Parts: sequence; structure tokens; C-alpha cells
Amino acid sequence: MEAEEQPVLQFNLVNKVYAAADKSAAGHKVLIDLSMTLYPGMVVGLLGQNGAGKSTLMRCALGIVDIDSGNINTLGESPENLSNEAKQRIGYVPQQPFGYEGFTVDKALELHRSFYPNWDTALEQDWLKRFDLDVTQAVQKLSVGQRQSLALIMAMAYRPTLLLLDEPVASLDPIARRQFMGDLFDLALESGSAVLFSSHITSDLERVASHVALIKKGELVLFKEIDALREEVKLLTISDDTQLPANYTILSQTGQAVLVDTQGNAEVVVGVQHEKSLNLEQLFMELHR
Ligand SMILES: Nc1ncnc2c1ncn2[C@@H]1O[C@H](COP(=O)(O)OP(=O)(O)OP(=O)(O)O)[C@@H](O)[C@H]1O
Repeated sequence: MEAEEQPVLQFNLVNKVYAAADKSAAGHKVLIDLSMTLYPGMVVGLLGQNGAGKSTLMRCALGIVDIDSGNINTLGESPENLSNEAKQRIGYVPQQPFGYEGFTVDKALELHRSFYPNWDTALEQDWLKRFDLDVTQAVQKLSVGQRQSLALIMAMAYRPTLLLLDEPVASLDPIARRQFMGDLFDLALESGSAVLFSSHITSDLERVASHVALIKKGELVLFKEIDALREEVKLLTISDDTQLPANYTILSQTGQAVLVDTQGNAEVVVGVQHEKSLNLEQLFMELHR
């Protein structure tokens, strides 16, 4: 990553508390001191349990939800005052896409296209074909997966600089999912976009993400290049008197089993009886043990 590159999206010590229904009760902390930076070309897979704060994070980046402290820089602007120019460079697919009821697919696309001067018609046509969408079909009669496909085309055919996808493939069949995830990565590389997508499908994330961001109860516990994950995050079995190096981050500990981020430190540590590399699913399970 070149030092002079401007971030596409930056969260800096962001906190978000949702007020409790009972106003006298303490609110619910959903994002806690969360900092993370996305540069052009990064495809960041956001992983976390239900309710961890993934959707809220994306909604904060778009100014749909206000934050309580910290700051967010979305395409160089503050999310609560995003300019029209910035909005035209952002693609967003929420968990439950909606809108365009009463339109056919082609009429919906025609209207949507008119908002985006950079619309790439060839890309749109290509994706309509891949997702096998019938453009004469009424939007409200599309299946959930077809609707998600349409929402993806609408969010991506203008090659946005920032793409926020909230579980974009949850309703897609395995073939459409695989194609889409491959295309997503290509698009980001070709267009120099940054992508933040949430998914519970760890194999998809491992296949296409350049980085993984792991959120646990509103805290970012790990943000790492996917290639470095296997090398640097290890499950260690240690003896009682083991002194782990100061630059290791302990991600979780259950008795003598310690999940650590070695931060690339390859030194041999006295007292480590066993060490194991983990795939993303194993890592996720270990972190939530
Ligand atoms: N508008 C709101 N008011 C109050 N609480 C909310 C609101 N929106 C979300 N929450 C709560 O904030 C927490 C985080 O929700 P969020 O939707 O960000 O989680 P998520 O990680 O996207 O979950 P999932 O994987 O289930 O989609 C949850 O406990 C949720 O109930």
C-alpha cells in the first residue's frame, strides 16, 4: 500500500450507543472505540456474530446512523454531510434491499441509471445475463435472491469508489454466489475501489477478501491481511509459567489454550507446548468460545 494513497473510508475511535427503550436505563454500546482504514483496492470481509455491530458500522459510514464520539471519513467527507458527488461514488446494498415496487426490472434500472453519470451499461448487461434476470419481470415478483442480484447490479454498475455490502450473497445460490464474489474482487482491483462486505460464509471471505475485520460485541478484535492470518494468528498451548512476547496480542484464552496474534514475530517462545494455525471458521469459533 503506497503511503501517499488517500483512505477511501476511515473510522477513528468510533463509539455508538443506541438509547434504551426505557430512557432512564443505560444505552446499548454497539460500537466501541472502533478504528479501521480502507484504502483503494482493499476488499475487507467483515465477520462477527449476529448483533456484533456490522450493519451499524456501515450505516454510520453512510450517515444513516449518527455516532456518539470519534470520527468517520467517507471519501474525504463527514458522513452526516455527504455531498452529491460523494454519494454518486458510493454503492450500498443493505441486508434487505427495497424499493422500485411497481416497476419492471428494466424500468427500475432505467430510472436508477439516470442518477449515475458513470453508469457502465456493458457491465449492467453482463451482470443481468450472469444472474439470469428477466428484465420484463415486475420487481415485486422477484424472488429474494433475484432481488438481491438486482440490488447488487444497481449498487455496482457505476463502479463506485466505495462499496458497502451488508451480507450481499446470503440469498444467492452457490453458483451465483461464487461468480459474484469473483467479480467483486476483480471490480475492486480494476476500479481501485474499496469494498467492505459482511458475510457469515467464512469460505467466501477467505476466497475473495484481501483483509478480514473481526468484530466482537462492537469491538474490532482483529484486522489483518487474509494472507497473513494463517501465519500470524495461532492457537498456542502454553505451560503455566510461559511469558509471551510483549508484542503478541492475546485474542482469547481458555485455560492453557491461548489464541494470539503474533504480529509477524517468529521467535521461539519457551513454554509453548503446541501451536496450531487456524482457518477463518476455526478462528471465529475459538474467539467466541
Ligand atoms: N435502531 C436501533 N435501535 C436500537 N438498537 C439497535 C438498532 N439497530 C440495531 N440495534 C442493536 O444493535 C446491535 C447491533 O446490530 P447490527 O444490526 O449492527 O448487528 P449485525 O452485526 O449487523 O448483526 P447481523 O449479523 O444479525 O446482521 C444489536 O444488538 C441490535 O439489536
